[in-house]
Amino acid sequence: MSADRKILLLGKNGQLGWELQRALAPLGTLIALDRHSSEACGDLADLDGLAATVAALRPEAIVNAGAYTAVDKAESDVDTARRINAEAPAALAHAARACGAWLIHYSTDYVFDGSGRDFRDEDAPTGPLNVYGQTKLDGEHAIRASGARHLILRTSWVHAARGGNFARTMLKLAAERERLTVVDDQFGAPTGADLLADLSAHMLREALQRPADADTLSGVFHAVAAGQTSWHAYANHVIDWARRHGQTLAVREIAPVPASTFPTPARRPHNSRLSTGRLQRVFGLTPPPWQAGVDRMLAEVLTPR
Ligand SMILES: NC(=O)C1=CN([C@@H]2O[C@H](COP(=O)(O)OP(=O)(O)OC[C@H]3O[C@@H](n4cnc5c(N)ncnc54)[C@H](OP(=O)(O)O)[C@@H]3O)[C@@H](O)[C@H]2O)C=CC1
Ligand SMILES: Cc1cn([C@H]2C[C@H](O)[C@@H](COP(=O)(O)OP(=O)(O)O[C@H]3O[C@@H](C)C(=O)[C@@H](O)[C@H]3O)O2)c(=O)[nH]c1=O
Ligand SMILES: [Mg+2]
Repeated sequence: MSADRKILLLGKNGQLGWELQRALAPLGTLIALDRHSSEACGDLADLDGLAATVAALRPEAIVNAGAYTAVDKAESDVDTARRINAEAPAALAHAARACGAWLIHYSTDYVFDGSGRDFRDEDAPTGPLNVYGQTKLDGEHAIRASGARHLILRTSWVHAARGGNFARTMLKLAAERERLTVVDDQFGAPTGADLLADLSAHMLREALQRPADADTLSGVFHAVAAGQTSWHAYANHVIDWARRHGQTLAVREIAPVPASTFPTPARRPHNSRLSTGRLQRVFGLTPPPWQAGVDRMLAEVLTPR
């Protein structure tokens, strides 16, 4: 790929942003920003600043890994969540449209209401249960309405060795407490930030190489690891792996509980199963089982160096 092709990455230091710094690097010249960057505005709260950054750089692709991801906090911090998750993507989409750039953006299983037991397709009806999910859905809608070429990857239960996530919370709690309670009636697929970054790079490369097919490639894609689990079974998997690999943990019991007895400010969907058929059909990409990514992440977190 041409080295003078500019790719703008926002949110470079989150779980996903960090992996995208690696995965996007071979596709061109990467300009990676976070909210504190001094070379250009990368603050997602500064909509005019974002527009100015895109207008000055005129990248061929904008990849937005930044988001307001504190699901419970969003319930009482609605304005900030909306600014970062809905208004910033809207501003990026308009700027992308103006310079003909692709916009790569990420969304979530939390745009759905979680009813039923089936794996959902991209065109299944949405119905977010919480502020985070609603603001992420509003971001999707703004991008689609902008007319910009876009790839929106809806993912779920993201983990990485670097960053905050459920698996790392379980490892910490298991070291401190004898008993954990973990919900066993919410189902989904833990998805590695490394996998998501690699899927993104493959998709963007294809999109950049096939400008005539922009309309058929553009759209929403479910991008999650294969298979399914509950948070409770995921916690068991993480703790079993850690024990088998020599960790000494305080935990003796991981009690399964219904979400109704684990009160949180935000409601969460029971069924977060997403079907990746469209990713396979359009881009020929087949995500591996979730366990492979989790085990790799655990090896990175727990293996002494
Ligand atoms: N984490 C998950 O389980 C899931 C995530 N997603 C989506 O995937 C994407 C990546 O998530 P993930 O990497 O896990 O999230 P993280 O929370 O790890 O990273 C989010 C990043 O966004 C940055 N950010 C927040 N506010 C601003 C701002 N005003 N300006 C610039 N940067 C900002 C944060 O920076 P700082 O550290 O400075 O706050 C952080 O680096 C997001 O779109 C998210 O909605 C979808 C499903 C599941
Ligand atoms: C810490 C803890 C959580 N839980 C429950 C709460 C919740 O239902 C579930 C997961 O907790 P978390 O706080 O990791 O959940 P949450 O932050 O809602 O995770 C979500 O983040 C956003 C950004 C997404 O887009 C989603 O895909 C999803 O990954 O586990 C327990 O049952 N026991 C515990 O000890
Ligand atoms: Mg969380």
